[in-house]
Amino acid sequence: MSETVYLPLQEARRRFFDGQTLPADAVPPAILQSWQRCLGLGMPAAGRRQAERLGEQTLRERREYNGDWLALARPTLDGLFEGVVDDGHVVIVADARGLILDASGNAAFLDRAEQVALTPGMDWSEEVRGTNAIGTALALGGSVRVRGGEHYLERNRSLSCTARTLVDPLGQTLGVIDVSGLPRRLGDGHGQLVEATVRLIEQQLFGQRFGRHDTLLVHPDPTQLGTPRAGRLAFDEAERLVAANRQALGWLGLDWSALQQHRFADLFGESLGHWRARYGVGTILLPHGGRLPLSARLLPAASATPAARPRSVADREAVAKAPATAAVLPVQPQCEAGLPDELSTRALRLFEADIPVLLQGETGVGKDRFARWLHQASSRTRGPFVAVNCAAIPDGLIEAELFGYEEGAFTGARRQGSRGRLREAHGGVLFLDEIGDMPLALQARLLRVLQDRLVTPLGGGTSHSVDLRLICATHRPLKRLVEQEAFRADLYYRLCHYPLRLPPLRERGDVAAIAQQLLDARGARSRDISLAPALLQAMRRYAWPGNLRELDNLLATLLALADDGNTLTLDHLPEELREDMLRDEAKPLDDSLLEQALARCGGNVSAAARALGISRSTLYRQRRRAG
Ligand SMILES: Nc1ncnc2c1ncn2[C@@H]1O[C@H](COP(=O)(O)OP(=O)(O)OP(=O)(O)O)[C@@H](O)[C@H]1O
Repeated sequence: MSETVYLPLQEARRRFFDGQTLPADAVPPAILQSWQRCLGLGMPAAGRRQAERLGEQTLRERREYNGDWLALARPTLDGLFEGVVDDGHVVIVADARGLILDASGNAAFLDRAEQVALTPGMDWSEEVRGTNAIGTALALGGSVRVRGGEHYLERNRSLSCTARTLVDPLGQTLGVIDVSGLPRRLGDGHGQLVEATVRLIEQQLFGQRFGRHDTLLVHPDPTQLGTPRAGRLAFDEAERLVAANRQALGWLGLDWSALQQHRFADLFGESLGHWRARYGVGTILLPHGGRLPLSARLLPAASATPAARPRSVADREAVAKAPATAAVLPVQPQCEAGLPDELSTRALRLFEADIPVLLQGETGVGKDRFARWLHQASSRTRGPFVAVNCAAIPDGLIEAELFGYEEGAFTGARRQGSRGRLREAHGGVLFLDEIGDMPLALQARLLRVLQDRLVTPLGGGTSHSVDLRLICATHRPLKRLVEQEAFRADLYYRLCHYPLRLPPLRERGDVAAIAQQLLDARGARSRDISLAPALLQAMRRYAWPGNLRELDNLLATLLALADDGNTLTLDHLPEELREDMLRDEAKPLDDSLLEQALARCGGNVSAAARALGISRSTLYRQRRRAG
């Protein structure tokens, strides 16, 4: 697609300020309309008037006022910073009125930015600075790029900037994210980077504020449903639309006034309960609404809120009867931080189809937590969740623990006998952790239970039928154990329909964002405690052998030792860990890790670099080195 050719800028400016009518395509329409607004305000283009810088105290107050979203956005903004700093650009964050809260980036350009007052504490609203990316993005309520002489004020001609507003799930504009640099250096790629950053932060805000609501994801391309590009629509328990993002509203032809006005059925022709019963978490082509063919998928609420699951018995029965794979299209993994949506979706789908779920992954990746989440997000949430750690119970007792026993079955048995864990899980979920450590003899009994759904207690007596769903977890390579005859092949094939691998932390892309979430969950924000960029950088490169457990424990310790208002740096770490982290920082990344990240991000170098927590130039360098 060829770009529109505009008049040479100086000529267009001259004609505009001479009061001549410009040809329709003289300058981009958004710029021309902004010039007209500024002229309407009586603003002189060559004026020298400088707006006042806010005092430190007031600036601090404005940062505090915006503190919630700033803290959430920080790790993502750090990623943007790394993506542009090498090209000589700065990342600017402004509030909803155009006041610059933060500027970070290339030192040489920061000096130049200082000369034109593109610095914290300065007001860059359109009324004060004329046409500029920050103020004009706010005036338009979207994205804009303003290059060189497109700036209304002559003195800003040395800048080129691209900006996008950041909007919360209720439609309130929170602020603006901007990348600025020298006119000839700023390209389309920078605009795309800003857009991607804003989308990611908006997705995080959505998750933080409406993660406990059922959310419908929509996108014309089903492979994008798990990504920040997806449209999002959240519904409350009365199935009323309570939150959305700009993408979803645009595709459905709605605006922010739709919130609280529409119910799920008004938009999609059937109730959310029916939708859930028919499609579960499958991807379908939307039967209603929108101007484009849209694919949609339900993202169940993140925790056991009533909205997360079928509410009535009828709903639940409908779920049970519904084919598990109604009109299901494949869903691609998402590229950025956290567990891929795909993993949760697959697990839930297997679970609801009564297929045993096998979770594999290194110690501390969160297998236990994931199993509990699965129970809570599923139709079995009202049933019990019974966890048994096969490695923690002595061999001689595990059989009794699982199968129960009749009164007096063995020495030491309780007088009244025991129902056993399998029967306790009736109607709910049995979670067998460390299944790779289950004794061989017991494996045969477990297999029989899975086939016959009958439990016979130790010491004989009546068999009891059980209805349970099974989730197993192990950090051991089960397949290899089968080859070594340490695990029964028949049980392996019964359990291992589709093993789900929870990735180690070092492969999970944005360790910094995960660390921030864990910190927030531990109340760091209310104590004004944050992580310094250098510490985040070191965390991204560290191998985290203990995975989430190691990270979470470290953060808990650091928080316990910190004073309110502290910024945590490498100096706060225990010495040994600090040394390990710094050593890892100097190490080049594994080649296969580079290639995997690039493949996951469709060859997009910037996205892969962000996912790995390194700059683009480092990624290029390491690829060259790898040959
Ligand atoms: N989603 C999460 N949010 C916050 N913390 C988490 C999360 N997942 C794991 N953790 C942290 O990691 C710890 C270990 O998690 P979990 O027990 O689920 O891991 P695991 O893979 O089952 O480990 P193991 O194989 O050693 O049993 C948790 O106690 C918690 O501190």
